[in-house]
Amino acid sequence: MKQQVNQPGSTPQSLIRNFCIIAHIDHGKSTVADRILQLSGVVDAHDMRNQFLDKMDIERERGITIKSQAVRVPWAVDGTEYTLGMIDTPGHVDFTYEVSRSLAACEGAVLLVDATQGIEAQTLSNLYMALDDDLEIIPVLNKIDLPSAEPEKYGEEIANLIGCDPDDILRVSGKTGEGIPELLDTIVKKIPAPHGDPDAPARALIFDSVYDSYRGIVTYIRMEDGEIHSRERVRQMGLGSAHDPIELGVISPDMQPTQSLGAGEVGYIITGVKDVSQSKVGDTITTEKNPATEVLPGYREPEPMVYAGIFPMDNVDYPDLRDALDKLVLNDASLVYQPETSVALGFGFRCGFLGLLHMQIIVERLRREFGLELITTAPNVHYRVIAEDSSEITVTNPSEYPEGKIRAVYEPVADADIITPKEFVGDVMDLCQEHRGNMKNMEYLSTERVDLHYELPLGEIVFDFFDQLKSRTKGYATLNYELSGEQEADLVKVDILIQGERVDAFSAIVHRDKAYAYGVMMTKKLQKLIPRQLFEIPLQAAIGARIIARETISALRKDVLAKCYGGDITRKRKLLEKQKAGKKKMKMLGRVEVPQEAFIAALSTDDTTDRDTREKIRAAKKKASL
Ligand SMILES: Nc1nc2c(ncn2[C@@H]2O[C@H](COP(=O)(O)OP(=O)(O)OP(=O)(O)O)[C@@H](O)[C@H]2O)c(=O)[nH]1
Repeated sequence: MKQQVNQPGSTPQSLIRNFCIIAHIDHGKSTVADRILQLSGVVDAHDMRNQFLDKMDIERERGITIKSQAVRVPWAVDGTEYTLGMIDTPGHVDFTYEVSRSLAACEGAVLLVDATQGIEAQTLSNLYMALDDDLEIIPVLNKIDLPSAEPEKYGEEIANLIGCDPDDILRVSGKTGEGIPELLDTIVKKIPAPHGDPDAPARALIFDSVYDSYRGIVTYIRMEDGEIHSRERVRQMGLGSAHDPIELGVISPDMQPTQSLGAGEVGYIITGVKDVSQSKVGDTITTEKNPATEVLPGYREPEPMVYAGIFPMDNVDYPDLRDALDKLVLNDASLVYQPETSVALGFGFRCGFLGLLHMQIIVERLRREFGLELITTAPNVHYRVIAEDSSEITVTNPSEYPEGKIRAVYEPVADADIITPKEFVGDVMDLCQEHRGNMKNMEYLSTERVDLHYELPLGEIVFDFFDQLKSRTKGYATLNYELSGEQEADLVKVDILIQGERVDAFSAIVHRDKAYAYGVMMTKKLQKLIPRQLFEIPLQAAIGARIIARETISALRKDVLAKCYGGDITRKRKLLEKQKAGKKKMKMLGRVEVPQEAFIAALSTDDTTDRDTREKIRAAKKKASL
């Protein structure tokens, strides 16, 4: 590993450049970051592995970045060594909040565009976020080694978008390393040095944190003003908590302890504190001895897009689940959660996520990092419901949906940007139409590609819309969306009844047009999933008291209990005990035993469109109209 000349704590701000790499998913951020680490000597060739900064197993397995990673990199220009603070960011729309926090720690952004794909939806959203933060943008075309690369064509697109000269757009290959030294030179030349006051009282922004089971909370900070020394008591200004650091340092590429951190530098602090309520991302750190008076502008709280209940498979794990969420939220400030009780599933949490991928990642992390076995309920968006007496509630859980008459329901709507080759415009419009979309306008990015702006109900976008968009456009279209407001909608709550008993975990709030589909899908799924029992089990879907779908699980054999009619209770019990023996963990819903796996499978979002179900829905729709 290369010895760095500039030492943390004593690097003049004029020699520091903090930047992040932003791009649409898969355009090559992590690969370009790998080459930068290698070329700058931070990682030796034999230690190098792909996606070096993607530290989590889930990131490496899925090939996507979930967490931003900051690393200190030396780079010399004209004989002067500069210190680059590089942050590799995620590309998927669900992790935009992660990107926005990273941007606030930088003065510049490298905007990567895949030279075989051109501008995509998250290229635009990330660019606009960086421009909002007044960052210097360095446009770069990546993957120029590929034979299908069209740097001229896509360079033109980028130039039109950001208003630069096409010749100023750098061309690189993250794979071969071509153009990367020039990119680093440009970063040094174009991105402004940080401009904090090195002599002012210390102020550092917490842009991320993580829980380490041995060392407690690790906080990642970007120093704005002043200096923090190790062994100097620090204070979090927002929370008012004060602690003695046990270690201060920079990451290059691993944690390297240092004596101090100075203005403009990016590093970490470990205080040994294990109480997770003692740290908050977005807060400002100062020193006890010479405290700053004004906090740095933090982050806006993220707004969850989808909600779902998370329950431990075994209710004794509830305290562990709470503990795990408390720790996970340190590393994922966009997760929100509050306790929830379900008749069917027991104690758990209603959690808010930024999208379905985010939800999957959280559940996966809870499983892997905390060894929890979980049941997740079907995700939904939030609704504002006005009852007949004008009282108003925000519903994030179908079980909170008011009974009785409702005056109005409002659903969240989002502004969506869909970028597609022009031959698919018709298909995209059809798809948006089917999802209750409202077209706002359409812009040509070039002669071949179009940016369509739609207003769509959030509940229509967050679930399978993206998959359908991909399949109708042969994978070419890309989507980005953000919450823009709300609209009145014709929504109903569909309940699922098992042997006449409502099972709260299966209730859903859906558009009236889709109520049938949901009812049929759920009863059909449960019919396959719940094992036959000694008696017949009706499975029904209902809106209020009106049954809209029904399936039946026939009795396994003659009802053994029928014989005991009016008879001896101990005999009944014995028969039931016998039936239970050897069975796996079950949940009792009334008299019906439902295996845990049935909940998991019924609530999974994967197979909602299986052909069987669709046919059944079609048939049911023909028979009756809602
Ligand atoms: N041929 C070629 N392939 C590249 C280049 N850069 C990246 N790739 C490939 O493109 C794919 C995506 O690259 P990543 O670096 O993971 O992309 P990313 O932007 O970090 O992805 P997310 O973090 O998930 O948004 C990988 O298969 C890379 O090997 C390049 O310059 N040339």
